[in-house]
Amino acid sequence: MKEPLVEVEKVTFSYNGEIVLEEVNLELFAGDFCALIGPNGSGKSTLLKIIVGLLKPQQGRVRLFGKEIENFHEWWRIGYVPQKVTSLVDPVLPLTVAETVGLGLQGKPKSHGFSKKEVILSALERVGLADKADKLLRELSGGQQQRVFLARALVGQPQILLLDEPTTGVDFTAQERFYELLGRLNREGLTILIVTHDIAVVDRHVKQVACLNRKLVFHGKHEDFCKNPEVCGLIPGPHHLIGHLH
Ligand SMILES: Nc1ncnc2c1ncn2[C@@H]1O[C@H](COP(=O)(O)OP(=O)(O)OP(=O)(O)O)[C@@H](O)[C@H]1O
Repeated sequence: MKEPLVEVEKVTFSYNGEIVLEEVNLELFAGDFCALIGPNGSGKSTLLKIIVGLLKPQQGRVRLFGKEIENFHEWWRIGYVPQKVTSLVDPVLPLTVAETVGLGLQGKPKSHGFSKKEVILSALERVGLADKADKLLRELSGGQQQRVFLARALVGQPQILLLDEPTTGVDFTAQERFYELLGRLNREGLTILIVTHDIAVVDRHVKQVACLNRKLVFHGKHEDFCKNPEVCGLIPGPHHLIGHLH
């Protein structure tokens, strides 16, 4: 039987005694492209932070690549783009695009036969920004900065990519381009879990939907999510208007 790459089992998490995740189970398998959706404050970012080990649940367990998270050390196998990452772009700090991407190599064993510069350029090529390597990060547009942070998450050549609302604040064309890029990466074999509110965009790009509302209320194909008025009603959006295009 296929083993999940990510296994969240009965995870319960609270901030200062207030429960935000309750007995959440979620499995991600190789090749999945799953949107994690849910109302504001339903625990989506918290769940991602638990999966990448930034927060520890009070109850339940997380397994990554078959290992208990406490014994998992190969963090380069998981790329993570946190929420509002572009707002961290320092308007003064003269960090170049290549230097920003290079930060994603920390803790990764050296790639045999390739210099650090080649590895960075290759990640920038994947996101279509190789020509911007020497530019200052702060000089790029919001959409381009998003792609730089995607390159930073990809530079360690992860097998899983976790993204937390990566297209917030960028225009529709840049969003579409970003999702098309994610679709291509997924077809190339990357497993993706993305937190998003862009339901219309989700319709066209992802393979599965997981819906959180403190508990995991749905996990399956998007078309089945739309057939379930109770959970579908949690998410404002044009589900009923847009057909599933896969
Ligand atoms: N560091 C924190 N300390 C205390 N409470 C927090 C903290 N971070 C988040 N919360 C609370 O936990 C709940 C879940 O937050 P979380 O950010 O995981 O939700 P979300 O589904 O990602 O929300 P959104 O869609 O608005 O980004 C919210 O009620 C939030 O206010």
